[in-house]
Amino acid sequence: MAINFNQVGFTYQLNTPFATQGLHDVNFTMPEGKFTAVIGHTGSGKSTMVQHLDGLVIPTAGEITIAEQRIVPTTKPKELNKMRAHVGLVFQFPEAQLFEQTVLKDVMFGPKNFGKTATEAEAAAKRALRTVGMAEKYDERSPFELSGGQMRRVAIAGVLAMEPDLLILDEPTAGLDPAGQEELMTLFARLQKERHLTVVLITHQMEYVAQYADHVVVFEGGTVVKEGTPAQIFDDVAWLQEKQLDVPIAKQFADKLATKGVTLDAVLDIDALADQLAEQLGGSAHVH
Ligand SMILES: Nc1ncnc2c1ncn2[C@@H]1O[C@H](COP(=O)(O)OP(=O)(O)OP(=O)(O)O)[C@@H](O)[C@H]1O
Repeated sequence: MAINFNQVGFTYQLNTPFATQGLHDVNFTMPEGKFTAVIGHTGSGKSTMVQHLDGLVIPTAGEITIAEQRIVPTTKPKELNKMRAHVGLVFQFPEAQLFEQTVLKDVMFGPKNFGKTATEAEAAAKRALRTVGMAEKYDERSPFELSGGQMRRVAIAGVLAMEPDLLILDEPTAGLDPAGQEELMTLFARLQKERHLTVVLITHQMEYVAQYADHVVVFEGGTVVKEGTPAQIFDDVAWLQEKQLDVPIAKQFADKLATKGVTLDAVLDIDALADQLAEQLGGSAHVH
């Protein structure tokens, strides 16, 4: 599902004395079947933007296109039901929304709610639980007896069980240890490739952006200040410093290799890097 924002604005509590601008003049395109990272400081508008992708909020200005659906300020929330069936939204700390008595029941809730029979919902839930690495022995356990990382996986399975085409992840690794973070990111990257999902990841971790994203959108002050490939975003260190954004290790590594003619694009793409190094070294380098 490709996503396009055209001059989108959103004001909280519009037409009240408490009106606050969340977004203004937002323009970007997120390509279909790719991994897009959304970055920017706290309060820059990332979460407000993401809530538009699931129709949780409707823009107060401009126009959004998600797949075939056009969303404008006059669009009614119920007109978005068809689109919502294709969108999976993983909020920050999604485990806070677990509520059923068993893991399996919790993951079945979404598909049942969207009209699947109990048998279909159970099959979808089991598939999703195995995808996130939760073994069958957990199916009948209470979600509240699991570790934090396992609860997070169950909550993510609940979203995957709806078989979305668009998966939106709002800081999905927050609060997990480094190994748990890496496992989840590897899972999302695998899902995106195997199922050609359109993935939108909000993160503060530039290493993940450098490693996994195909496309990057940078927010500041409620609008988009830059978009492009990770190489385009990370190549301009002076700009990153001016915006107080971290410079990923891959960029620092690339700068060291630049004297050898290796580009940042290649460092961000390990196969291309192997090819370039092989060329530099006369065909003798191999990366396994
Ligand atoms: N419910 C709300 N009511 C009024 N204003 C809000 C509300 N939610 C967010 N805002 C305002 O909208 C702007 C954008 O906030 P948003 O939460 O989208 O930023 P963010 O980039 O997601 O931040 P973070 O990284 O902290 O999650 C901020 O000025 C914020 O204060």
